[in-house]
Amino acid sequence: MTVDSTMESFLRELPKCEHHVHLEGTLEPELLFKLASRNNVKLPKGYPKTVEELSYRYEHFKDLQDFLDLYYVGMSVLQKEQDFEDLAWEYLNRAHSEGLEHVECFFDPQGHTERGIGMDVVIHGFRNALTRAEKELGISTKLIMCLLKHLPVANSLQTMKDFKPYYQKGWIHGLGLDSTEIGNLPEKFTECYKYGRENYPEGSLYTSHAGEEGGPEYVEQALKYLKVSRIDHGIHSVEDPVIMKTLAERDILLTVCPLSNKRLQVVDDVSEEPIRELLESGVPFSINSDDPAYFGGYILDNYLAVQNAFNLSVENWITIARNSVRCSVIDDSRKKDLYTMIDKCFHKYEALLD
Ligand code: HPA
Ligand SMILES: [Zn+2]
Repeated sequence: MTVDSTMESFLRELPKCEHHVHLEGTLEPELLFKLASRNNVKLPKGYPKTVEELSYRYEHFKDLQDFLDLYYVGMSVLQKEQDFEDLAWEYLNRAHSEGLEHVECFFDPQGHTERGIGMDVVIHGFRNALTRAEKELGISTKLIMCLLKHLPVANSLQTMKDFKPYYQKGWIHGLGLDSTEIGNLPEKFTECYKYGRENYPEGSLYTSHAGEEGGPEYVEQALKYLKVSRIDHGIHSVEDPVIMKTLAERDILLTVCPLSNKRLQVVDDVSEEPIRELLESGVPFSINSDDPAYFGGYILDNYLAVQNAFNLSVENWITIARNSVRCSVIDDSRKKDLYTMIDKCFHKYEALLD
């Protein structure tokens, strides 16, 4: 089914909140090779040599690990504050042109500090772009630090301590957990999340990737041990009615990433995403791009892919958009502005899309 032009215009104009985008995952092949040459970074033997070759490789991931292996090499070209700023600014501009009004974006500090890149270089670079986007594009932004599941817990605990000053300055607003899921059950990070709650500012967001490749037990552990108020991906929650009931009762947002799941073969097709189950169960979810440079689509492409697969009604989309606002880490006045923008978009299109 193709999306008709009026619905496409509606979906482009619909104010969007993105809760699941890794800033390092927005590194387009063109910029990657530009930074590799600017910073004189030698990419490993066997790594694709051209934009075309790299793009082709991005279209053929076997699974999450196959992607991650390339993702960590890709971020090695990020060396200077300007590199981190250029990366984030390119994403923010492009997503804003697709209707982004609020973003809570991830970054993987250990992917940089492990390479000897200073914490200030990373944080100042990203912050320069985020504050510029707030001023020039009028969007609201939050920054979420992700711990890497495949590294020793001690490494993550040290990272929590090292980055505490940035939380205290209000420059980082939440804690997440990403990278290799299978074999790294959330319970492993209980102490890290406990440290956050004891040392980070009140109101910090706690989330975790879970239920992407892993089953509902990964979601259950993230809720039980990490006490998260959000789940990243979480699509396998639908296999467990008890978890679904908990998510709905506690209004826990799932940050669903359809094109990511397809590209990483978590699903064979976007039509396998549990969109209807989530709408019917009352579990709030947003639609996100995850690593758009790697997965063939930014936020609007993900909205269109869902529309193409499910032919949702305008009312369905308004529910998704309003849930995305309600579950965002923003103050009530910003939420009110975004609800007003969504209502205006709805009234403009409701008659056209009956
Ligand atoms: N899952 C796990 N780790 C990641 C992802 C993801 O979707 N994106 C970047 N790192
Ligand atoms: Zn992710």
